[in-house]
Amino acid sequence: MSEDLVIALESASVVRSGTHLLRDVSWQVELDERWVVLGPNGAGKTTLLNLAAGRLHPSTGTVHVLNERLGRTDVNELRTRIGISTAHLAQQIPGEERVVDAVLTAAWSVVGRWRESYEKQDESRGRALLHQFGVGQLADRTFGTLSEGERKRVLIARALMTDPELLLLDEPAAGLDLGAREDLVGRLSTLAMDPDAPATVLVTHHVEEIPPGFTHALLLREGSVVAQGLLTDVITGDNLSKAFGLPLVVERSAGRYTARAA
Ligand SMILES: Nc1ncnc2c1ncn2[C@@H]1O[C@H](COP(=O)(O)OP(=O)(O)OP(=O)(O)O)[C@@H](O)[C@H]1O
Repeated sequence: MSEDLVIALESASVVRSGTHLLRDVSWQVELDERWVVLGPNGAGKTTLLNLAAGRLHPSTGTVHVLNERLGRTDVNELRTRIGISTAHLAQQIPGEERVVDAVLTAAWSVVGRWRESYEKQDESRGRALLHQFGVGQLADRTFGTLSEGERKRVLIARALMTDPELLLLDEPAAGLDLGAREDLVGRLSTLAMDPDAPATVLVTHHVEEIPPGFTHALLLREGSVVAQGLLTDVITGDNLSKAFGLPLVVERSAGRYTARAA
């Protein structure tokens, strides 16, 4: 397998209680690519992200992540090479955790600081990442006192703490107000355009949340791929109409997308 391949699914399906959560998905993500995974509720986006995170095995087909085949590798070791931000993770961080500690604990793949010891340089890196995402001034607050938008940014800083080879973001802009969303989209755009940033997969329901600099898109509907490839080829009215099951018009301006019912 090419060393540049970060994720490779071949005819992967995930079946639970007789239902296909994903059906026959083949997908490849390369080192320098930034992917958006789009689709309606229940389309299988989180299931796909969980495969890419090594948190789930396919029922049939094969999944390679960072050149390791799921089912034949130590997933705990693999997970240390992947940065992930999900709503589920946010819920697991104790409210009384210091914000900078919520970032640092990623180095141990744990939440809730206990007896781990951290180097000074870890703490500096944690603070620098918080600063990069505009929440540096909150480093010494407790996680429970942060707004939704601030938490999302802290979680992305945490996901980057271990200098991962793959970054997975599940609905990073969900629940944010317009200003917070625009701020986050701008920061993710800066990250996407950084050639040293890891391969990235961002899951969202909304084309408005696609940061400029993202290169590829995969559209899902009911567990199956509707379209995948270069962002500009995939984010079209036709494809989105198929994915969301209603006639949609898509417009692109200054690298951003908007969609509305036709
Ligand atoms: N263990 C399970 N058994 C049966 N069905 C399941 C199971 N886990 C998830 N599902 C179903 O699989 C489908 C895909 O779920 P998934 O969370 O991947 O979708 P999603 O695209 O991320 O949805 P959303 O946008 O609402 O978060 C959903 O219909 C969900 O109800």
